[in-house]
Amino acid sequence: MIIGVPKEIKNNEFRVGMTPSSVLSYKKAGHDIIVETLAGQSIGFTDEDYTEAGATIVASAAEVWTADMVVKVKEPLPEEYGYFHEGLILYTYLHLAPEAELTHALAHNKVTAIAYETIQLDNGSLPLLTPMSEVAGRMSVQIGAHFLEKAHGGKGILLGGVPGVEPGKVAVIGGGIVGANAAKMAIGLGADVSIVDLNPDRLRQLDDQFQGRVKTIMSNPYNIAEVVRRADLVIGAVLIPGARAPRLVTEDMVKMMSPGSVIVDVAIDQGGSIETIDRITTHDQPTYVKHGVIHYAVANMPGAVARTSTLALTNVTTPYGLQIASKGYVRTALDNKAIAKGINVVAGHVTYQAVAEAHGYTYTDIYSLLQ
Ligand SMILES: NC(=O)C1=CN([C@@H]2O[C@H](COP(=O)(O)OP(=O)(O)OC[C@H]3O[C@@H](n4cnc5c(N)ncnc54)[C@H](O)[C@@H]3O)[C@@H](O)[C@H]2O)C=CC1
Ligand SMILES: CC(=O)C(=O)O
Repeated sequence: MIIGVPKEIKNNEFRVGMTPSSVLSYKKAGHDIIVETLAGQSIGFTDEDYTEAGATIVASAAEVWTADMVVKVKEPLPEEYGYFHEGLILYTYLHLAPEAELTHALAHNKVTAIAYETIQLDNGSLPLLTPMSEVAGRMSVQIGAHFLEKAHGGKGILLGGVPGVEPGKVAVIGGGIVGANAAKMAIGLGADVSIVDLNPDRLRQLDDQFQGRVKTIMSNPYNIAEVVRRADLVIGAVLIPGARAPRLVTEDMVKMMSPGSVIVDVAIDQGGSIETIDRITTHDQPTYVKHGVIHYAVANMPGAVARTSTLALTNVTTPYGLQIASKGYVRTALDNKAIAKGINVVAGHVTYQAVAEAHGYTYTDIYSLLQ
């Protein structure tokens, strides 16, 4: 199979879908890899590194997208939709629930769209989302701490406090991978940390994991309002796999926060979990202020630490990608239920229920198309 790796074009997105080491693995499995020139240059993977690993470097994105399978990081942007072609396997983050136009373009062009974030193991975990959630969770606290400084518009709070002065309060809404990693960093800084989740077993795990150094709180509107009102930093970290994020923090709750507080909505890639988040922001212009509160809503946070993130991402995407490339998506999906859950769109059908519901498509069970 010919597999293409384009240069990412999202704002400040320096990650790349394959490292030279991944190229080597695909080559050994008998595939031909074409990489757009300079795709990994800014994070230390030169065209020569890719060539030595066995890839062919091409000058344009258009050439890369003629491949049988494209391995990317971020969802395609509208300027890339024109490259879609029937039968193309697109293997990348897609986050289709808030992306009607992209869903339509994939279905209309009969692309087989395999979303990293919905590949799901039997235990419910999301192995291709986990590493980027670890990165974004850890980043969310350093970003929050930065914007709490006066010079960056914040209220002038040091999250760790100092002897004689109480620490800052961090409220994490959603205690999964992002939430636990945010809590780890916030505790490390000495902040007063609360985590809200809907799943009592998850709250028990977090209580054990952090040995009483976090307050675990059951998710309901009353508790969320209380924890948000008191917080200096709110981190949005909920997820219902594949679906649009629930807007748990309402505008009225945000109005109750004190001026100069900060919200980092990591869940923005699934549409956002805070009612006052009305736009996706970029690394170039990461924040805006509403009701006196600084809002941060960057949908590709790991792109800022692109070398760490690319290595962590390709560690997990390469083994699954190799199965898809070597067996084809039909055989792979029949053999591997986790990968079948990653197929969101195929042959014009929307095969992920939450995505179909979000955009008014008829849901088609993937297995009905594979028999
Ligand atoms: N902005 C960015 O650059 C990035 C965003 N993300 C996003 O962060 C979000 C969180 O990802 P993960 O932590 O990996 O997901 P996860 O599945 O590990 O955790 C989500 C948690 O939310 C909880 N939850 C669901 N509904 C809830 C409710 N009503 N109230 C309270 N908690 C609720 C679940 O019980 C679960 O513990 C996702 O949207 C993911 O795509 C991840 C990486 C980068
Ligand atoms: C999860 C995701 O969309 C990202 O890492 O950018």
